[in-house]
Order: sequence, then C-alpha cells, then structure tokens
Amino acid sequence: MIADQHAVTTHSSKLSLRQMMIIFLLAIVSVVILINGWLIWNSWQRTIASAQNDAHNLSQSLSRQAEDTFLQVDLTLQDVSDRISLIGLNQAQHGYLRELLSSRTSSLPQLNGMAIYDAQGNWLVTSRGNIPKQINNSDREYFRYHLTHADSRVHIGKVIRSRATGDLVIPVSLRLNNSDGSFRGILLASVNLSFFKTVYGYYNLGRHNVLALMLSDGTILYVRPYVESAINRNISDSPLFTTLLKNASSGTAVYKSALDGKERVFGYSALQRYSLVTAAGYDKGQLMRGWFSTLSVYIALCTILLLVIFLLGMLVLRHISLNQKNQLELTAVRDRLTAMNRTLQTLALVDGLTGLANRRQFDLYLQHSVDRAHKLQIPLALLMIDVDSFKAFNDSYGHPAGDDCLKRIADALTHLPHRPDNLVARYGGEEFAIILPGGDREVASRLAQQVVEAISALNIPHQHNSCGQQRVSVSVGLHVMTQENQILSPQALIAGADRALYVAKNAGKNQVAE
Ligand SMILES: Nc1nc2c(ncn2[C@@H]2O[C@H](COP(=O)(O)OP(=O)(O)OP(=O)(O)O)[C@@H](O)[C@H]2O)c(=O)[nH]1
Repeated sequence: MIADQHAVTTHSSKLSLRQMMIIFLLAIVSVVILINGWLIWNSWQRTIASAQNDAHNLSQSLSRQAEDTFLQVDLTLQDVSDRISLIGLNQAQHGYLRELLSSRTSSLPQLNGMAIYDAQGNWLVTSRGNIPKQINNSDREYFRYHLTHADSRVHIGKVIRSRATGDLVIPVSLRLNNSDGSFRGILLASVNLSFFKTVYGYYNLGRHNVLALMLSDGTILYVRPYVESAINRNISDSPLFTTLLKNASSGTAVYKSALDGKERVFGYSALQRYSLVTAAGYDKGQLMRGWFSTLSVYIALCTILLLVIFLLGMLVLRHISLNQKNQLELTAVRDRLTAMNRTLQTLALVDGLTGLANRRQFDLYLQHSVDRAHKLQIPLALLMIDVDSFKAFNDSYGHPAGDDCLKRIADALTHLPHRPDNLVARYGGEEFAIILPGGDREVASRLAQQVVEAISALNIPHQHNSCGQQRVSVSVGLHVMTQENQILSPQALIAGADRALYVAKNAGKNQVAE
C-alpha cells in the first residue's frame, strides 16, 4: 500500500516535471518569437521611416528644382513685359521684340518658345519669327484666365500641345496691360515637358517609384515613370490634396496612389512662389521586398534557432519520459520483489499442506518462549501430538485421504480455545505440537485432553486404528517447564514431551500422558 502510494507520488511528481519542461519550452519559444517579432517589426518601421525621410528630401529637391526653373522663366517674362511697357507693341517694335524673345528662349534650356498675343488672342510676335496665319489663341485657358484676372503675376497652366511646334509644353503666361490698366494682351513662355523628363531622369529610382510635378489644384503636369494619359489628369481627390497639403506645405505620408492604386510612401512639398506641388513616392511593396531580402538570412537563422530549441526540448522530454518509464518499471519490480519476499518469508515459516506454523517457525518460537519463560519466571508447556496408526490409514484410504485427514486435524487444533500467544505447529509427518507460553500443568492438561476429544469428535473413519476405536485418534505427550523443574533448553522440553508421547502410545493410544 505504502509502495503504491510512493509510486503514485513519484509518478505525479514526474508528470509535473514533464509539464514544467513543456511550459519552460513554450516560454522560451514564445520569448524568442516575441523578441524576434519585435525586432523584425522595428526593422520594418525603420525601413518605412527611412523611406519617408528619403521621399521627403526628394520632394523638396524636386520642389527647389521646379522653383528655379519657373523663377528663371518668371524673371524673363517680367523683363520682357517691362520692355514692352517702355517701347509699346507697335508693328515697328516687332522686329526688336522677336530678337529679344528669340535670344531669351535660347538662353533658357527649359523653354520651347516665347510669344506675344494681342487682346483678341492673335499672335503678334514669336521667338521663332514666322507667325502662322489665322491662328488665334483666345481659346487657351491661360488667355481666358488673364482676361478675367488683372493681377500681374505669372500664371502656370495645364500642359498643352504647342501650336507652333507640336510639342507638349507647360504655358507660363503674364498679362500685358495698357497704361490705363486695361487688357492689352499676353506674354507667353512655353516650358518643354521634355525638360522635366530629362531632369527627373537623373534620379535613380526603382520601377514602381514615382516623381510628380502638379498644379496645386491637383492637375498632373509631369510624372515619372512617364505615362502620357496621366498628363493633365486631376487627382485632387487624393489624400495629398484633400488632407495633407491643407495641414502642412510639406511632409510625408503613406497612402494609395491616385494614379494606379499602389500603396506608396510619399514625400510632398508645395512650392513657395508658385501654385505647384512636387511629390516623390516609394512603392511599399517594392520596399517590403527589398527589406525582406535583407532580412531573410536573419529570419532563416531564427527559424533554425527555434527548430534547434524545439528538437532539444523534444530530446529532453523524451529523456524525461524514458526516465519516468524506467522509474515506474523499477518501482513495479521493487513491489514485485517485496511481495515475493513476503511470500518467501511466509513459505519459510508456514507448512504448505496444513497452513500451520512449520518446523522452522516452531523451533524459533520455542527458543523465544524458553528465553521469555526464563526471563519472566513463568511456566511453559509443550504438547506433542501424534496421529495414531497413520501408516495403516494411508494404506487403507490412500495418501491423498491421509493428506486431507492431516488438514482436518490441523483445522481442529487451530480452533481449540487457545490463549493468544499459543502456537500450533506441524512438527513433521503426522506429528503436531502446541507451545503454551505461561501454560502451567493444569492449563496444558486441559488443552491436551481437549485435543484428544476434538480429534475423536471429527469422526474420521479409520478401520485399522490399533487403539480400539474405528475412527482417527491422536496421542498427546505433555511436558511443562515450571519454576520447580527447570528445563534448560528447547531440546529438553521436546525430549520430555516426546517421552510422554511414547508413554501415551504404549498405554494404548488415544490419550494424554505426562
Ligand atoms: N498422507 C500422508 N502421510 C504421511 C505424511 N507424513 C507422514 N506420513 C505417514 O505417516 C506414517 C507414520 O507411520 P509410523 O511412523 O509408522 O506410525 P503410525 O503408523 O502412526 O503408528 P503409531 O505412531 O505407532 O501409531 C507413515 O506411513 C508416513 O508415510 C503426510 O504428509 N501425508
């Protein structure tokens, strides 16, 4: 029972060790995943932040470049306008003005050409000299603008196709006034779109990244990569115009591009002098691919680390399981050995046929009882009991019947009214003995008599019993060790009882003798 409890306790404590190991493993794996997840997430945030910074710088660089480009054109237009104010627009001045426009056009690489139109939109002078007949520009957006706006600032319009050269150009125009302030006409400088193509081409950009120059109303003037259908497209519904520019003239943000729906990291910047906006956008997908390719070795190493931890954990768990199994087997073996040992001890002290104490136990107990009787100065009695004519019983009824008879006699002896410390033993063969510690003559005689009567009362038929009755009987030899007749050894006590038994046999059996 105690061994079982021990086994259960050992088993449960091993189970908890296994559970602890699993929890420890899970904790390590979780911590590794969390730390690396955080590092990876952090690295991605830094990639985005760096892209935002780059995009912002790029948009500001584009903004400065655009500002320089249009400022040069602006100053040129202002200069020519001042001269026109001085010399007028008479036919006589056309030659001079043509030369002037021509020289200014050739000194600015961004210019496609310059032209002066009268108040009806008719061409007066162009930098190219020859004026195509019956061409009128009053239908142009910039013409209508200046007609209705009296301010003297340059106006940058949407991209148009030049009627003189057929090129795509950005019109930069200035209103010319008469001395009374009324509308006199327009001075126009057309900026080549191809100029921006060249300048924006200098930047080293990935395939899906964009650069754009736009009017502040959301009209695209130029975009890289160049797509003709995107020119003059209005993207005022993009977050850039609906929110961002309303809050700050420059900055960064991540949003879906209005052009192709791709999510990009944008930097944007509004020009200070002109109603223009520049933007640079890095494709988020491309950024992620680049980021991931630099991180893939790290991720692979982390995965290997996790696998190693997992495998080591499995190995330790297996080891623990094996240990548990071995421990349980050892406990089971120990329990079996303990049980076997107990059986062996029992077998060594108990008679196999009758279940009574055997000769070995009889000897040990007799020695112990003799010692105790000496020590406590108490009497000790011994009964030697022998079945009468048992050879004849075996011969008549067979050996198995003899065994059965011995068992019944043993049972009857056990069930006599004994003191608790009496010992009934099978002394050998058909001979039994009863040790009575503290038993005096009177007690021993009474028990001996009860033995004879009890066996007789079993009424086991025995036709050839030489005692005269035809049932099984026993003879009893009794010897008592008292204060008066000190017997010094177990052997002496046995010899005394044996002698008495001999007397009982000789006196006709089925009786008690002392
Ligand atoms: N069936 C059986 N017989 C046993 C056992 N042990 C001893 N015997 C027999 O007991 C008999 C004892 O015979 P004897 O010693 O000649 O004595 P007895 O025939 O009883 O004669 P008395 O003792 O003079 O009455 C022998 O035949 C033994 O074989 C046993 O365990 N079983």
